[in-house]
Amino acid sequence: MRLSPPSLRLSEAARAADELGLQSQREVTDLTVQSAFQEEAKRIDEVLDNIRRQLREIGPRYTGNDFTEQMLEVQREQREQRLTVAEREPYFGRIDFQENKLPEPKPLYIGKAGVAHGNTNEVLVVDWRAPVASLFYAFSGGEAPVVYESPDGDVEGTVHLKRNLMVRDGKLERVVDSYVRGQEDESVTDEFLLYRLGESKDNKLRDIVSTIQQEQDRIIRTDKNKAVFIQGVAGSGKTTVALHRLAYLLYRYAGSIRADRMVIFAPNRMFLDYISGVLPELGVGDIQQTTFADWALEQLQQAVRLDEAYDPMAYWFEQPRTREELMASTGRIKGSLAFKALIDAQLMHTEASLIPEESFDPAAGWRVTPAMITEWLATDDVGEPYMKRRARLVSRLKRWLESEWKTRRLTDSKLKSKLTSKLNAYTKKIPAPTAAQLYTELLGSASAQALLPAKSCAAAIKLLKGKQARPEDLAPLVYIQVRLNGFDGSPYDHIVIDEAQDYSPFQLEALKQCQRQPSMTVLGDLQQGIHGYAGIHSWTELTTLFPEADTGYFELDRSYRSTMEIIDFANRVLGGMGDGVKPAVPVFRSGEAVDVVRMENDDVRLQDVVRTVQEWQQSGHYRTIAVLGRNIQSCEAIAQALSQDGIAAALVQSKQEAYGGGLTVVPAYLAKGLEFDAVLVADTDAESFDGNDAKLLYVACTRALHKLKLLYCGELTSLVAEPAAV
Ligand SMILES: Nc1ncnc2c1ncn2[C@@H]1O[C@H](COP(=O)(O)OP(=O)(O)OP(=O)(O)O)[C@@H](O)[C@H]1O
Repeated sequence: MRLSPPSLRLSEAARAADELGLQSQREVTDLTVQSAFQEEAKRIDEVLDNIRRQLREIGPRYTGNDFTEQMLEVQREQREQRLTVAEREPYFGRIDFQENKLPEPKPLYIGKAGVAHGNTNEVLVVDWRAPVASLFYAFSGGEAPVVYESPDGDVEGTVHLKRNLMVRDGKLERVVDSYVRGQEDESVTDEFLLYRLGESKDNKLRDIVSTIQQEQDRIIRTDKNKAVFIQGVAGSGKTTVALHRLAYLLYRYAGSIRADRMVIFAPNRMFLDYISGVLPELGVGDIQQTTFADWALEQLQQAVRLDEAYDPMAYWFEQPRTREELMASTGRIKGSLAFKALIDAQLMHTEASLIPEESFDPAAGWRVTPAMITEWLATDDVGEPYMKRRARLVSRLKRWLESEWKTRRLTDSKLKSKLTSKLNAYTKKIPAPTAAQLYTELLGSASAQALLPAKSCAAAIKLLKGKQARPEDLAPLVYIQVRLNGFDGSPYDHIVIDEAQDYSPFQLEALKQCQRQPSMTVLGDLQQGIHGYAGIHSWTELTTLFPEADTGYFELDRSYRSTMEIIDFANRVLGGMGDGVKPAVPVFRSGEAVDVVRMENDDVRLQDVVRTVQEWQQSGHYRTIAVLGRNIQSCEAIAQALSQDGIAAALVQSKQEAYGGGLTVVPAYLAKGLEFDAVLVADTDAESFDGNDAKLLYVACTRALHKLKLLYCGELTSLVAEPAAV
């Protein structure tokens, strides 16, 4: 996993040898390699000099208050940020593209941030998000003409060279040509990608700009005004792609969308911490990152809090649950469109109650009739939230009263205050419910109890009385809140939902209300849908919420995280699930075989956990190691055994806020989304992982990049077929 010396494709060097007619091919090969490397190293030095000079000369901050100065400061700051990003690694790729009708190819260097020469404005580095840079990602070899879409229309031409460059600490370390025009091998090789995938990982997800794959690039560059759905196997880069898409959208639609009007929803705070490095690496800041629960509670202005006595993770994963219990879960009902329809009906009823049944008759001959109110309301924007329309109506009634005073020349202040009291009494009758009140009312209704067990409605009502709610109540509550009061904030320009297989249609409907038009990236993997008690069972449950023309659906089948051996093994675990399961396709990266080892008893098993961890740590190959257990109890025993041997490990629990890397002991259900160089699943016996746990074991196995080992006592889980053949 260390860097190798500068390398170019030998075939290129051999061709050069022929052309030059030199005696020793080896000598020429080395010469060509050296000269191309030197040429690139020289250019890197020049570009870096230029970047550093520009950084030195960028000038002090603009501190004035007027608009021009503020705009100049924004531009200065953006330029400084771009140059700082470029100084770390100016570029990673080169593509020589010859536009039709131009006499020769032009080398384009692709980097994380575009850089122009300080004096001449010549483009030194093309931003990876620029239209022309799409060639670097989309090009898959061959001499056929290629096209990229520029703002002025399609540009056609041919590619002559595709080269990857690795720069560390300002020095060129590696050069790999994946395509050279005119050579017999026409396909772009994956050598650079394989090199990158073979590296060990730390505690943060990283950007992949230098190795984005064609199928990922297509998603990243999809138009903004779409709900883009991505079904991707474990390790296919869904999370990474979604984050790169945000960076792309901000670049492509600069001026019309803003980072502070974008939001990322992730399953928990630890995961948010894990992905927090990618956007800053891409030079993007200010994007809100949250969980659905935190976001909903904030919208509800903390009028309710989560039921502290109920931890869904503990309920569903700490004890075995039957299929019947799963089917009886109320989460899927409360997340359904049928339940939303009930709430919509309830809201319509509330909206109709804006028009009082009685007239307002404060004094003889003074009258506002329901018909007049209906007319007033008709001039309002009917799309406005209920409470805003109500407030407008109350003001209108006040204005009416005051104009009556004027017309009737009323000066008696006592009478005025009497009339005002009458008005207050009248307006009080126009309902002003809170979200919790309206939801409580609904849960008590016969229509709700036709869908949900009466007992569960009663339990939810009791909780709401104590200002508490369960996660499954948050979508209905926040939906009502936004319908009643409007969204608290500027409408979102773009929403990303990670692990969306755990979302319900109702959650998406609640989020849809917070946008003017749908612009979402919704990603997940049904095969990792371990929260079937609340999430979706098919993507159509979510895709049909959007007009077909505004919906994009992509599948990612290639897995970049794990070795072929690990993926083959994980596919077999899922294979037991039957129809509809799409196996992950590995990138051709071979590693060690997966170990499945039977232990005599529990003590021996724990000793083996300790021994394996020690061995892995001493090998120096792995920066991140995880021991996964079926539940927290199993993890506690493992953490204790490790600690008795003086091995420090972080034991992850459900409310964990941060992931620190190193050695982690974590229940399998909490490891979703994370990845580790080496993974030991410590209790894969038939009792811990029964026939219903295929998705959970799949999640556990696919966390591993390079090494996977499974331990069990007694009988091996039936989910692992033919261990001997592995
Ligand atoms: N094109 C790529 N080049 C290099 N590495 C990649 C590429 N695509 C994905 N990866 C790597 O693969 C790993 C998995 O990526 P990511 O976590 O985004 O996948 P995912 O589909 O969200 O996985 P999961 O569903 O298992 O959580 C990461 O280490 C990521 O850096």
